[in-house]
Amino acid sequence: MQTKPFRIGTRGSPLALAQAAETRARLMAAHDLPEEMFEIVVLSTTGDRITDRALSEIGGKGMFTLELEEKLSSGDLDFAVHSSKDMPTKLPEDLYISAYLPREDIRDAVIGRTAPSLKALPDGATVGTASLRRQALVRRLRPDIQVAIFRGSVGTRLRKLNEGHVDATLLAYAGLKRLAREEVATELLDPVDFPPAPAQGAICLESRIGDTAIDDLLKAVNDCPTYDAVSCERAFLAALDGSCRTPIGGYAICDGDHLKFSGLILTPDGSIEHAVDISGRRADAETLGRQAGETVRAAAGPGFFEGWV
Ligand SMILES: NCc1[nH]cc(CCC(=O)O)c1CC(=O)O
Repeated sequence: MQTKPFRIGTRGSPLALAQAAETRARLMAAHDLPEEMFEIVVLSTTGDRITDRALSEIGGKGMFTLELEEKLSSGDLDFAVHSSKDMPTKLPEDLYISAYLPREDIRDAVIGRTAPSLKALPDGATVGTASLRRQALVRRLRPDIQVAIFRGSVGTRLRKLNEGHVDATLLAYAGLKRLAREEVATELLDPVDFPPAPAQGAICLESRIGDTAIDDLLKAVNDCPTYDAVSCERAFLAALDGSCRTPIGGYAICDGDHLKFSGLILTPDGSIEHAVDISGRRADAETLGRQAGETVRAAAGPGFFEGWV
C-alpha cells in the first residue's frame, strides 16, 4: 500500500490549480483517501512566463507541458493534470494520457463589454484573443471586427476587458465555470458555427507508461465518453499536424456506442474553410478522427497550410 503522498504536477494559474484540486477531490472520493495522500506540486512553464506574445510565435503547445513532462519522466511527479487542449499531439515516448475527467461544457463564451453577442458588437469593434481559431471564426462571422492579441490567465484577460482595451473577449466556458466566473459570459457560441478547439473543456491526467500503481489510481476517475471523444479530436489534430498556426476547430459527441465528429479548418481571416463531418463506432474513435483530418487535408490541398505564420 502507498504510504507516501502521490505527487500531482500542475501549472500555477488559478485555472490550473482549480483543475488540480478537482482531480484530487475525485481521486479522494474514488479511493476513499484523505487529502494528505495528495501533494500538489506547482511548476511554472514557458507558456506561463511569456505572456506578451501569441503562443504560435513562441513555439505553440508544448509550452504549457514541457516542464511538467520532464519531472514526470524523472520520477519527481507521479502524474500531471493538464487542460487537454494545451497538450501537444505527440507526447514523450515514456508518457501517455492515462485518464480524462468527465468533460465540462465544450463551448466558447463571449464576454461582451459594449454588447452582449458577436452579432450585436458595434461596427469595427475590437475583440481580444490570441487564439488563431477564435480570430478566424470571429472574422468569418464578422469581417469588420478587429482582433487584439490577448494573453495571460483568465483573470488577467477579464481585467484587460474591463479596463476598456477591447469590446469583447472570448474564453472557454469550461474555464469560467471551473473558476466560478461563469456569470461574466454574455453569449455561449453554438459549436456548429463556432467549433471549439479539439479537446476543449476536458482535463487529462498524464503519467508514465507501465506505472501500474498510478494506472490503477487514475483509471478509477476516467470518463469513457470523454476519453473516446477527445481521442477522436486529438487524432484529427494530429492528422493535420496540429500546428498552432492553422485555425482548427472540431468536436466529437458520443451517443451510446456511436460517435459523431465535426471538424473545420480555415484561413486566419476566416475567408476560406474546409469542413468535415464523420460518424461511426465509438470503438473506432481515433481512426475516425484521423480519417476526418486526412479528408480536410486532401480537400484543402498542400498550399493551404503555407503562406502565413
Ligand atoms: N490555453 C488556455 C486554456 N487552456 C484551457 C482553457 C480552458 C479550459 C478548457 O478548455 O479545458 C484555456 C483558457 C481558454 O481558452 O479560455
